Amino acid sequence: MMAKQKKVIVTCAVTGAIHTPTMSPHLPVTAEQIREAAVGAVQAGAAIVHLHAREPETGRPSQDVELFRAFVSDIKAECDGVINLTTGGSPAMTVQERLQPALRLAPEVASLNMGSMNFGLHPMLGKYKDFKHDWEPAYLEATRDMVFRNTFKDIEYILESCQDNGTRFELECYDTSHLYNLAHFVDRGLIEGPLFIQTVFGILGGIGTHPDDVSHMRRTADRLFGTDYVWSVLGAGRFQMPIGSMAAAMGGNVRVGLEDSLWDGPGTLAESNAAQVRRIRGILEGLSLAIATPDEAREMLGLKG
Ligand SMILES: C[C@H](N)CC(=O)CC(=O)O
Ligand SMILES: [Zn+2]
Repeated sequence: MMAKQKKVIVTCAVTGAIHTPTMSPHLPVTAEQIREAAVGAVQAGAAIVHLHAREPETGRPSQDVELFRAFVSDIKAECDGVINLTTGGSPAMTVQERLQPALRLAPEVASLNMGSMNFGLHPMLGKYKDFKHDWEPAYLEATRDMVFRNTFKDIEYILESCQDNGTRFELECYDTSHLYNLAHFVDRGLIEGPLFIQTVFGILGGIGTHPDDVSHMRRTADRLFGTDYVWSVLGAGRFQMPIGSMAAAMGGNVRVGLEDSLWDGPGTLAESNAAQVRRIRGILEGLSLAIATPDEAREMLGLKG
């Protein structure tokens, strides 16, 4: 009798720091828009919401703690979704800057990027013209010659800074080397299981989006961490749903949201984050998979609640 597959944790990353306002009128920018997007995603079936903040006037990514505070408490008041705050911010920020929201607001979950890498957003420049804000093309172009810095010292700094908060991490691995970096920190006892490993596919500078890439990351994680990890995937852009579907069929969990893709089907801008949650939920239920509630996700990930 085939073992009953565990419920699937759906994470929704509602705004991020990759896309810019000109790219979609549906990209949440203000605290009110981010609150509404997060609550809507949880109501649609997401167990975890991954949150970045933006300057309300310009939409520029920001790690200002007060901008995060403006929506975190409202989201908590309106739904029981697990709050996951970014420590990645944007590649243009310092690690000290990036750490502040997680350090000061002590969320249940925070992202942790497991290695330094090129993080190419500049190819998107060619797809858009007439940007609303001057900072947008400059921001994208700057990534042509930028390293998304996550040195061993940076990762230790984030881990040690947050250890008294009881915050657990969404471990962002953009390539197999990041899985080995993670194993290094596990071996040193700086990160304990169950590990929530978010394997990232399709960011220029990281691993690709071919099914072999997905299997390779999964096989490598199985070899390094055995069963002591909860596997999740995110696919960038048009690969969001194909990568999510593939991984779900392999027993994985999934991340969607406008941080990772602006689309709801080829050439159709997603009108909301909830629309992407509904789409992946349809696929999962089509595979006879049940989705986890926020509390079930807390149980599976050993969160402080
Ligand atoms: C590819 C995603 N931007 C991964 C991410 O969400 C990183 C973070 O916020 O720390
Ligand atoms: Zn993020």
